[in-house]
Amino acid sequence: MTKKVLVTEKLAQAGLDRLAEKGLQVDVKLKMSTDELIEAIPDYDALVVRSATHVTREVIAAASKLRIIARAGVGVDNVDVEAATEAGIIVCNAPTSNIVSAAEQTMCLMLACARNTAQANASMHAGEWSRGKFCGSELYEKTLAIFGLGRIGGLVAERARAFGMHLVGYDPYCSPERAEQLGVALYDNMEELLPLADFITVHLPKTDETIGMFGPEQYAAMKDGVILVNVARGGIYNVDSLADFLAAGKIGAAGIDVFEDEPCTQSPLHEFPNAILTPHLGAYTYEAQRRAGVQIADYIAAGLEGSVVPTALNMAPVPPEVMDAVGPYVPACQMMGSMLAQLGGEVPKRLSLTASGKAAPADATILMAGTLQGLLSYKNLATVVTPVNAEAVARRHGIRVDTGAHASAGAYSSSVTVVADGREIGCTLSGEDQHVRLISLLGYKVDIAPGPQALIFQYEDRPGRVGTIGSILGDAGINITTMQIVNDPEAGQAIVYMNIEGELDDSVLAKLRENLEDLKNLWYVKL
Ligand SMILES: NC(=O)C1=CN([C@@H]2O[C@H](COP(=O)(O)OP(=O)(O)OC[C@H]3O[C@@H](n4cnc5c(N)ncnc54)[C@H](O)[C@@H]3O)[C@@H](O)[C@H]2O)C=CC1
Ligand SMILES: O=C(O)C(=O)COP(=O)(O)O
Repeated sequence: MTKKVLVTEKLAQAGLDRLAEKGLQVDVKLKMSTDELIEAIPDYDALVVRSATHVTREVIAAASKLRIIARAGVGVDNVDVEAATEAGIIVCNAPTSNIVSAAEQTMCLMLACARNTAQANASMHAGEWSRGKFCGSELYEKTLAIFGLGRIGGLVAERARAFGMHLVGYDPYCSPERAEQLGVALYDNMEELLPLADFITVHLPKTDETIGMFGPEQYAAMKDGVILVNVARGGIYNVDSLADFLAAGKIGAAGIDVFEDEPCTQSPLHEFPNAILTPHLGAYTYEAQRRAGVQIADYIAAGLEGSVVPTALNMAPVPPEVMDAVGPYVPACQMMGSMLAQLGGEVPKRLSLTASGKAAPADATILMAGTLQGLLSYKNLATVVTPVNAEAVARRHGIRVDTGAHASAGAYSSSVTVVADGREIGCTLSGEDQHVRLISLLGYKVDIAPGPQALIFQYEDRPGRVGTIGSILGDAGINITTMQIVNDPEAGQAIVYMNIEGELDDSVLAKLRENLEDLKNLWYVKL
């Protein structure tokens, strides 16, 4: 069935085209309220947002089909990533799509603040020719403090260096090597660098730590006439006290692109001509919009195919070559999970998975997720298990999971074995079409392609038993399509795996149980 993508904010046409090229149905519904989104979301497999859509826990709870939330940009503070992870939904972004634009907007605001560009423009439009009151200052040889030396902070550093600025920075997670490479003198303590800076710019994510990071105490510690810029997130500067410090002249000017509540048409800053305000334009360039749109379209298609999403924020990255080796095993693991659920009865306390041969270097989380999906969905316990929430789902159901790897798969090029509370199933993939073959079952070596219905017998090995089974099934109109008998002479036991066709009811199973002496187990498995 065609997968459906909901786009709730303006996305570049190139991105919409790419989604359509991928065979996805795209619905663009702008300016939805949260209630409208909650109502619409159950229909969709993927959701594309920017900064204005609040993807709350309630939205995620209603998103029964959703597999991926793609943020066409950088910041994901408007998405409840924790709730998405619990629900097994991938959250990804386009982390490099708009960083040059954001860095350029930062330079633009720094320059506009330093040279009174916006005020001079307003004065010209008012019919004036006034020069004296707009005398500005240069960036050259001034000190710029950069808070957050990640992607955008780094690009701002490069650009500011070209203007001949001295750079100081604060970012506890930035290595001294990176700071040195950027030409930034790194400080451990933000209080120390506040009095040094003529310009301050923040390139921080919105977190509990960064919101309100700058308030009256920090403003008071700054140089007189300092220029502040924020192209990161509203709230990092406390705006009420920023207005007070602007009014007092302590802060010379502020260039602000982002606001705590957006859209923002009123704020304490609006009355100050030296507060240069832009409506969240950091990423708003044709180039950045195009990149963000096209990148997330590719990630969505990959996520919906169960392939690698390189920028997924809530799952470990899987290199494409690893995905090639393990991807085809995912349905096989789902099948083994379902079979284990049918062989076992209770939800297992322990589930171990071993990937061998070519499948060994893989991140087995994908395979474990497939196994859990098969196991739990057979028991109607969870319908969505993905690498994103596999661990959490296992924990919730009291299943201890572990994964291992063997360099060699013996006679096969690769194999995967799963053991649930001591019951074991192994499979390999064979031929060009990568068909699943069972290669071990409950400790017996087998070699059979599992069909949609099977009977599995475990009994004391004795002549004549297959004849009994054959005649009971024949009388009931059940056709045996393939069969394999494997015995264990030492234990005197045998296992019989038969793929069957036809409707098997309980009376036939009862008859088989009655007529087969020393029957240890009989399972009717549907895959
Ligand atoms: N105005 C706009 O249109 C745009 C705004 N943004 C915002 O810019 C932010 C930064 O983007 P990137 O540089 O790409 O992110 P990034 O993740 O590459 O860099 C963030 C840096 O902040 C540092 N950091 C985190 N917490 C910190 C703390 N408490 N104190 C000091 N440093 C801390 C990290 O170590 C990291 O180096 C985004 O989170 C987003 O909110 C991004 C793009 C466009
Ligand atoms: O990418 C980001 O973090 C931004 O802030 C850009 O936001 P936008 O996509 O323009 O709503």
